[in-house]
Amino acid sequence: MSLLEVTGLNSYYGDSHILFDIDLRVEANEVVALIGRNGAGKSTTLKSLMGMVQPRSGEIRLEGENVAGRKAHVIARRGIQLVPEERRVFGSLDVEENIVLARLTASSAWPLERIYEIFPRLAERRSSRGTDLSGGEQQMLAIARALVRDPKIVLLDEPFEGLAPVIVQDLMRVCRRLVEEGQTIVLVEQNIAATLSLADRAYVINNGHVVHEDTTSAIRAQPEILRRYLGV
Ligand SMILES: Nc1ncnc2c1ncn2[C@@H]1O[C@H](COP(=O)(O)OP(=O)(O)OP(=O)(O)O)[C@@H](O)[C@H]1O
Repeated sequence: MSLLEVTGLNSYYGDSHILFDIDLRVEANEVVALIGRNGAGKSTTLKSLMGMVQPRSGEIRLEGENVAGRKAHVIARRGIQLVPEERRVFGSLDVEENIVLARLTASSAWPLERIYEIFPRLAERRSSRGTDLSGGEQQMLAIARALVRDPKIVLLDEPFEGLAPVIVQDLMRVCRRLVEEGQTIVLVEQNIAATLSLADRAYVINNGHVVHEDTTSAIRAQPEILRRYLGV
């Protein structure tokens, strides 16, 4: 049994059919990427897994249990955490308050020290308000808020967007370390080099359909796939 197994997922915004019979699976401790052009449906897939978009049909099995149709907070407590593209942090609260708040309603949680060991920068900034953080620090905090809830799967939506290369390198190191420690990650990221380097497998999504699925090493060896579906 896979950690996450999605079959026949269809999602809509109002009358617009966005995701068409999406099938995908994620094994424990894997990094799985969703790649595709802008508007292909990657974020909608993540939001559907999280219950922030209610799928019209299909199954989302987390450790065998179908969570499709459950509310986002229920799915979060079952062990999926989404770090959305907008990196939501509370600007008026300091770093530590942000993390403690995320931890409050978790069914299982990390000690704060584990977060600070992974993100030493957040330890240094623990008393700074969310609004006073740099973009990179806000992204670290958004990821920290997800991790502190001890998720079985973290969904990262464009985690490197708009960040300086040196910060991207930092965050990639963090992701690698998390995987060494057993974390499972689903990654949506426009930085294709970073994606192929971090992920074990990838699903190519085009116009709401999964059009290709392979290991990232196989995809790297077939540049025509990237040209065809990503224009790179
Ligand atoms: N809240 C919404 N209401 C209506 N349509 C939406 C909404 N959010 C996204 N869409 C549409 O759904 C389709 C898929 O968008 P989605 O954000 O999932 O794509 P994506 O692959 O994540 O691309 P991007 O990198 O641009 O976010 C697009 O056509 C988009 O315009």
